[in-house]
Amino acid sequence: MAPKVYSIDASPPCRATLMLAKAIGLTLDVYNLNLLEGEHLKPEYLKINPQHTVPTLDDDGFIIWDSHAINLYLLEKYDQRLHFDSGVAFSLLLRIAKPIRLKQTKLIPDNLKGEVRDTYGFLNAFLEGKKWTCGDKVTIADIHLAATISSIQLFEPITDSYPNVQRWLSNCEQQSWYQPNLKGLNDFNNLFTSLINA
Ligand SMILES: N[C@@H](CCC(=O)N[C@@H](CS)C(=O)NCC(=O)O)C(=O)O
Repeated sequence: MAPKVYSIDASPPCRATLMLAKAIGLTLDVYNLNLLEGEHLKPEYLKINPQHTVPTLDDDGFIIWDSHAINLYLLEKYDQRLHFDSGVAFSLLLRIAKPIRLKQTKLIPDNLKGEVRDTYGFLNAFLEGKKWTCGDKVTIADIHLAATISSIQLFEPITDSYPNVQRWLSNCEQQSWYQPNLKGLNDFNNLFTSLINA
């Protein structure tokens, strides 16, 4: 569900929030309040924002106002997708690939395969109703995750249980920015296939 923003087009702070959302590719459900008719002073609105200012954001029940606070919140939340690559997906890839590269094992432990499936599950949820991981525009998070996920699938396939991940990866593969991934991914697949089968 898209976060809802109570807004007034003419308001500069509202416009700052609308621009920030656009810049990070986030679709907002914009509800235009009628300031002149005092809609912002009605009890329903005062209940969510006693300060009765716009913009106010309702992100699935989490209420926050002041455009600066909203914009920081949105940035941090959507920045999460990038940290998901560095902190979860790529670190998991390293935990699988490094012992194989160091010839310490040829096996992918079941618990790590399970973690890969969990990672696909999280990504699948992030991608629900969205073309890219942060919304309708590609971001740096998609690029990092494309490099990681295209590689980690060698160790655990992306099954039909993760249709959003399958669709997203095939979308990535059709982008011109994906081209530099191709040769290296092929090298990665050849290297680890030969180490596992040696
Ligand atoms: N610092 C706040 C300022 C918000 C603000 O003052 N918005 C005005 C519209 S530009 C407003 O809501 N006025 C109605 C009121 O305060 O009752 C922010 O950045 O969100």
